[in-house]
Amino acid sequence: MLLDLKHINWIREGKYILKDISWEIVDGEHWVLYGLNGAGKSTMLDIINAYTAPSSGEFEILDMKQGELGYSADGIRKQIGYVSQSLFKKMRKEDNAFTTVISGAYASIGVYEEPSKQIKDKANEICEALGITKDYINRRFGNLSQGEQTRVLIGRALMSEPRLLILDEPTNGLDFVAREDLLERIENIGQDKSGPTMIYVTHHLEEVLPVFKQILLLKDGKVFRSGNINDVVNEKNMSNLFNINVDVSFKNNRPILSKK
Ligand SMILES: Nc1ncnc2c1ncn2[C@@H]1O[C@H](COP(=O)(O)OP(=O)(O)OP(=O)(O)O)[C@@H](O)[C@H]1O
Repeated sequence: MLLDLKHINWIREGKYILKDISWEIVDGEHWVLYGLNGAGKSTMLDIINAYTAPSSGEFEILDMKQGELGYSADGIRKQIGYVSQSLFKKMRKEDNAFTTVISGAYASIGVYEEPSKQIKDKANEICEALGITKDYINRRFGNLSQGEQTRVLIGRALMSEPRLLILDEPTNGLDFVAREDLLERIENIGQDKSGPTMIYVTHHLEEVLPVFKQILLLKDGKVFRSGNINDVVNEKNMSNLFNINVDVSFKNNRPILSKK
């Protein structure tokens, strides 16, 4: 089991931000985490990344259980590749794309020693797989387009060979072509049996690729539905989630939603 949350609550200012969350993820099972603004997705990710502890409930991740011997927030984070909007701001703008990818091997911002040939080879391989081309591999991170920066950050996350890769709205700000290209790369990561398990957070269900077979719908801090996408993403569930009537169809194995 990669993740096992049992009856998690997270309470702030006397209010349940997350309530009675149970979620099991096994290795190799890629999940989408979906919910409206304020549903509690970021809070869930903060718990999964061990940035905050649940107020109550059982939290087990990557073979570590909170409250038991061997539990280490650092140890958890070392095994998670987390690509989020806040990461963009943390990067050194003057480092080039390749150096930024390499920094993932050291879990640092910036690179402070000469990387080994092995690390460089691995970075080259990852850059190639993600389409980080020669055109911009030596360009400053700060001068890259948003799509290029996103690839670089995913590459950086993959350098540490994480067991879990969390992609939090990675297509933010991308045009259609850049988005589709990135989605294809993400699909390839998911199809690699030796690659990480992924959690994909999005506001746009049409981005959900076939490699993501499972979805957890959050509503007002609670699990509204979870399970196989084909069972969960239907008109009844989605209309109830949004409190408005929506049509749901699947095209090229991707869900399409429209208001009725
Ligand atoms: N430390 C805190 N104290 C009080 N309330 C909080 C705290 N952190 C988050 N919240 C509230 O919890 C709710 C869930 O927030 P969260 O950021 O997890 O939602 P989200 O699903 O990620 O939303 P979005 O899609 O807009 O990013 C919001 O109403 C937010 O204001």
